[in-house]
Amino acid sequence: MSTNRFAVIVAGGSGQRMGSEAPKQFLILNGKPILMHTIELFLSLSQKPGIVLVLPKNQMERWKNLCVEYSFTANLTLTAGGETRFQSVKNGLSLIPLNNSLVAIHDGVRPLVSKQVIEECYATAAQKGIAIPVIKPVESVRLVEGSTSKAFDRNSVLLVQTPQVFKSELIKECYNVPEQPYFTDDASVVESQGYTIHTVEGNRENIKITTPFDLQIAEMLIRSKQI
Ligand SMILES: Nc1ccn([C@@H]2O[C@H](COP(=O)(O)OP(=O)(O)OP(=O)(O)O)[C@@H](O)[C@H]2O)c(=O)n1
Ligand SMILES: C[C@](O)(CO)[C@H](O)COP(=O)(O)O
Repeated sequence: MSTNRFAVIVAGGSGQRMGSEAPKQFLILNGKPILMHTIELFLSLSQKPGIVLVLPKNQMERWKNLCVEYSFTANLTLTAGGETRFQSVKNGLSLIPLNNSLVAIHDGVRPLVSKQVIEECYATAAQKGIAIPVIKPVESVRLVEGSTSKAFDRNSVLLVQTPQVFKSELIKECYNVPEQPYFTDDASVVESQGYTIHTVEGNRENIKITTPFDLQIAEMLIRSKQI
């Protein structure tokens, strides 16, 4: 039996650090909203996943209007997010089947993940149940110690990206725990229940658009891809 593929694209945040009127996932990147780039990337995979899109409860109308404005007709299942990323993911996962499926959880504001990384995450998760993309830091790292800091071995640090891909029964079960402040991503939720996290090499362009500076970088990167 072949495994079904799904993607939960979380775009339920309000983008405080971007400081824009519209939540950052709706800002224009190279001619269309960031979120449409992200969705189109998943829909361009050879084995297209079923997509659950998580949006802020109060932004459904804005999204519908943008879809009309940009003639965006992708077939998606929409659901409302929650106060935190954890709650938004949990809402999205409630729409994913329990069995025989792989689910990629991806930040809507990471439109520059490569198709190769997405495919490697699905393939590794198919074998091992869990796969997340990571990159090595290219700068030196220091550990904060009170009011000072100390050099820290950068070879023992990895920077974590999305999509984080899991077998559906595993991730749905893991998200049944009470939310904790240290749950900064899906891997931290899964790990808290004793699972080992498997990593694949991410791509450096896969930035999480968080601030106006990130948007400028993303604009340059996406344009250079089209040359
Ligand atoms: N309640 C939330 C919070 C975040 N996210 C999503 O999780 C991803 C990563 O979150 P982040 O970059 O922190 O987005 P925001 O919460 O929107 O930004 P900020 O923290 O600056 O407010 C984003 O695609 C965001 O839309 C979500 O679905 N629901
Ligand atoms: C999930 C994530 O993008 C992995 O790097 C990151 O942890 C999200 O952090 P945020 O504070 O919710 O932006």
